[in-house]
Amino acid sequence: MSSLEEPLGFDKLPSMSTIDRIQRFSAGACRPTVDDMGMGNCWIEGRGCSTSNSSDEDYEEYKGEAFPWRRHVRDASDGEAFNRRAKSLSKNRMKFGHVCKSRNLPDQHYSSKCTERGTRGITNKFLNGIPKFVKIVEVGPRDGLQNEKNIVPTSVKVELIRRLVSSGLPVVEATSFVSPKWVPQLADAKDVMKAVCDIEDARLPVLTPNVKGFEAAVAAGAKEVAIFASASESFSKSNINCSIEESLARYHAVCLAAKEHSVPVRGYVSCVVGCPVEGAIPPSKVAYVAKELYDMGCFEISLADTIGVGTPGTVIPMLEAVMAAVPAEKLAVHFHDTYGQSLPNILISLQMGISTVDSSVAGLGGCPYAKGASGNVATEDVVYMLNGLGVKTNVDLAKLMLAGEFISNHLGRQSGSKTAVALCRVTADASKI
Ligand SMILES: CC(C)(COP(=O)([O-])OP(=O)([O-])OC[C@H]1O[C@@H](n2cnc3c(N)ncnc32)[C@H](O)[C@@H]1OP(=O)([O-])[O-])[C@@H](O)C(=O)NCCC(=O)NCCSC(=O)C[C@@](C)(O)CC(=O)[O-]
Repeated sequence: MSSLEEPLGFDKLPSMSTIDRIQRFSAGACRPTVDDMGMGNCWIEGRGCSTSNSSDEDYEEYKGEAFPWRRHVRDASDGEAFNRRAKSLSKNRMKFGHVCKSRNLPDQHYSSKCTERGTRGITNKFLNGIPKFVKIVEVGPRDGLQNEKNIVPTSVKVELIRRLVSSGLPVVEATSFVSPKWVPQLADAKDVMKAVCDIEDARLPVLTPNVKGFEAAVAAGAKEVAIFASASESFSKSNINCSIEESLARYHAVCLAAKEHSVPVRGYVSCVVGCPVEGAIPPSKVAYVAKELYDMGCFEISLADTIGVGTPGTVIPMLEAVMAAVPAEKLAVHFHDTYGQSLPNILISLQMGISTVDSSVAGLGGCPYAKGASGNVATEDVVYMLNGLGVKTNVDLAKLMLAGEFISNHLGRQSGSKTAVALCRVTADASKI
């Protein structure tokens, strides 16, 4: 293990003075006022919002301490059969108490207690702000598959979407209407959309980088779209071939077209904690882009840690800054699990009042334009944690796991979900008894 790969030890945890500086970069000090929003570059650069005279220096120092990864990164069906299997999976696991008897109720055996008295009563102090219901936005068919080298047949994508919807997921991002030269895996967006647009039990948004993509999506039957900006100039350039400001102008046009068609638009901000090229991204910049997307009409803004470098230590100041500009109920979080930090980051986000979480079945994912980014947090792992917290999601974990198994089998690899792997092992052991 090189020194760059070593985890942060206690001695390397941010010192009090660093934490103090983090706070200066967080909403507490950087809280934008309505006036700030009109300050253009001043707001982008975070100037004028620090109480310190040397905020830029402080930020440089903070980056060095809190983002040790920076240099490293730089270097570097059948429906019936499906239901039958889901039932037997649930039944088998219930013997061992792993999967909830009814939806959302994990076993008492493994102490992932979720009763009102168990979790909300006894540990109320810690779980106070956690929402009772979390909306999970499944991004597997889009974010999960877009990076796959071998082209996944359209029929497999369609079957995956159907299975995910039947597990109870309320939103399943289906595909992207982007340039097929840029993302060949999703060149069949039109065919996928045509095959799933009859689905009524879930919303099926698609990514659209410009008006051309928006028009193609609507023509194929899409009823909801998502636009995707970045808080990092470099990532914006490599991902959509334009600057942040140019992308915002494009997205403005998409939002106008969407308004005319009464199509809801979701917004993404990528690189909310770090960028593979630029390193640490200032929370104020993330807040600026999020606010722009919100102001142009996005009903929800998803904050994406594209390369998965965030920890609660960096996610908290970022969320504080964004929440000072956009209401928490309009925000979602989208974590990639490169450093295994997704679940703590999600937990802290819930504690801060966010109730929409993006995730990807079987932990599929990675962005073709973000070197080193690994898969999204696995939906199964998120559901398992939320079940344990007594937070409702309406997702049937057994059915979800079968959807994960279906796509993992197709891709010829083990699921990236720890929950799926663990529960499958227990089921296999159970069947031997
Ligand atoms: C934005 C562009 C199109 C600019 O690409 P460009 O090359 O600058 O665009 P252009 O306008 O010069 O067009 C070039 C060609 O693309 C065509 N074109 C133009 N637009 C479209 C369209 N919508 N659909 C289909 N084709 C399109 C256009 O017609 C032309 O075709 P040609 O004349 O060469 O045959 C390109 O850069 C692109 O498609 N980028 C998308 C890349 C992508 O999908 N990346 C992954 C997204 S994941 C992400 O952003 C992060 C997220 C959301 O998951 C959250 C996170 O984790 O961070």
